[in-house]
Amino acid sequence: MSNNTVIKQRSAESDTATPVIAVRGVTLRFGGLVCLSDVELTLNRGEILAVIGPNGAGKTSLFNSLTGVYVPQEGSITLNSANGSTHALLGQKTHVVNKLGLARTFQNIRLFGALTALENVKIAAETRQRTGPVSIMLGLPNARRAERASDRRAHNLMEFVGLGDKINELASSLSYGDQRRLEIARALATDPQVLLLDEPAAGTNPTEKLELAELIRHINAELGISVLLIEHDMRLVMSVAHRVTVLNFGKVIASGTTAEVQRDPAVVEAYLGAEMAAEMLDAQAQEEE
Ligand SMILES: Nc1ncnc2c1ncn2[C@@H]1O[C@H](COP(=O)(O)OP(=O)(O)OP(=O)(O)O)[C@@H](O)[C@H]1O
Repeated sequence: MSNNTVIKQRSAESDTATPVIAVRGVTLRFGGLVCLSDVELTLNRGEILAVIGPNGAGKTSLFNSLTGVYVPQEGSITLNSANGSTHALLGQKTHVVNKLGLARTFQNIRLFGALTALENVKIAAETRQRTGPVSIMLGLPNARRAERASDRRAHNLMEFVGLGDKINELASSLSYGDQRRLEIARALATDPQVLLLDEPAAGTNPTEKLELAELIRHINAELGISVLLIEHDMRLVMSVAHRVTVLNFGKVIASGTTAEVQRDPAVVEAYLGAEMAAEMLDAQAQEEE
């Protein structure tokens, strides 16, 4: 069976004009601290949207609000599924959000270090099995079929992210860049419509960053998965994002294409500063070469 059969493709369903995630008027407070203030954000189906902003701007809190870790006091978060159904995500439990089609990676890698790379992915793939615990315990044919399907799916995903030769290595023994890829494979194993990547390039070297950019583009183009990307590395943002939303002190201060955002005076003055603006221009110049 080819990778394409096991790793479900959604590219045919991609439609950049349809919101897959709509965040409307979201406000999140911790006591007196307003962490997100009236945030509006739209991720269109088939799109890669980067969320950038300085440290403490609220980027991870936004991801936590999308995935049910935090429950904002105001606003709404809606998932428009590929099958036409609509789901209110705000206040849903994290496993429910995942089942509905959102998967994420974390800023601080969270793998099972004592398990092999393949086992990490298989565990995630098994969350999509419909086989009950009794069938599994009794080793019934449907349980064995499901087990084989998870195994195949995990193998294919390991190949897809470029870790096909590392399936039996302990997750903790992999390089930082490989651990980041493994986290992505694990998220993909839950068959998401939307992938949330929280600083996937953190701690990686320049070669790994280039490979990561390519992987993100493949996930988007080949699997048809919409991607929300938090990233500080402007070169990576410029090379993969279709649009960018900028957060500063919990507020959206700009949204648009990478070219629009880097020209936006609010971004340049209030957030980027001359140094960051130069970095973005430099990244774009390199992209154009
Ligand atoms: N559980 C919490 N309790 C209290 N304050 C919190 C909590 N989570 C986040 N915050 C605060 O919310 C603000 C935004 O934090 P957040 O981690 O979302 O920012 P960020 O943009 O992801 O930053 P970084 O780029 O450094 O990861 C910070 O002031 C942070 O201290």
